[in-house]
Amino acid sequence: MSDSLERLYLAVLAARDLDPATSRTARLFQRGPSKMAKKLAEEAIEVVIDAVNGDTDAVVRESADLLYNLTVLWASAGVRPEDVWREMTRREDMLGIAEKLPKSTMKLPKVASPRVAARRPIVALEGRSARKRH
Ligand SMILES: N=c1c2ncn([C@@H]3O[C@H](COP(=O)(O)OP(=O)(O)OP(=O)(O)O)[C@@H](O)[C@H]3O)c2ncn1[C@@H]1O[C@H](COP(=O)(O)O)[C@@H](O)[C@H]1O
Repeated sequence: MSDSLERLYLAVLAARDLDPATSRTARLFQRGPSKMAKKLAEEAIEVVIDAVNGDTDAVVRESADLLYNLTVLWASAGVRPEDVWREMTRREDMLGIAEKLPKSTMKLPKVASPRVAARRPIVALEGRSARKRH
């Protein structure tokens, strides 16, 4: 999936300077971050509504629109896909792929040392938000 998003991101960058009359992306850049943010929020709501209605096909379609509008906003904000992948990897290394474990008073594991070959053990979800805030 990250390959698709990276290809889309490059296509969005390439379309930024096209004619807004024929390119939606160029038009979004012309109208600026607030319009991009509005479109992204609209798409997120459309995904939510379709999911609540159980319309799986619509969720797929609207998710593609959501990801498109997200990459446009990334480009406008100077965020690259690899910046996001790096943050996701940092969290995975630190927190592991958390599962909903029974509430426990387990001690929070120390913050991960730099990326290691073995992934960190699964940790309690309730500890994740505390650690993310630090
Ligand atoms: N991946 C997309 C892509 N996904 C969704 N969309 C557009 O985003 C819209 C999102 O749905 P909406 O219902 O919000 O749009 P709408 O119903 O037309 O309503 P408005 O947004 O006009 O108000 C879709 O109608 C598509 O036109 C996209 N437009 C462009 N791309 C890609 O972006 C690149 C640049 O394309 P251009 O913008 O056409 O130059 C190309 O690689 C394209 O494939």
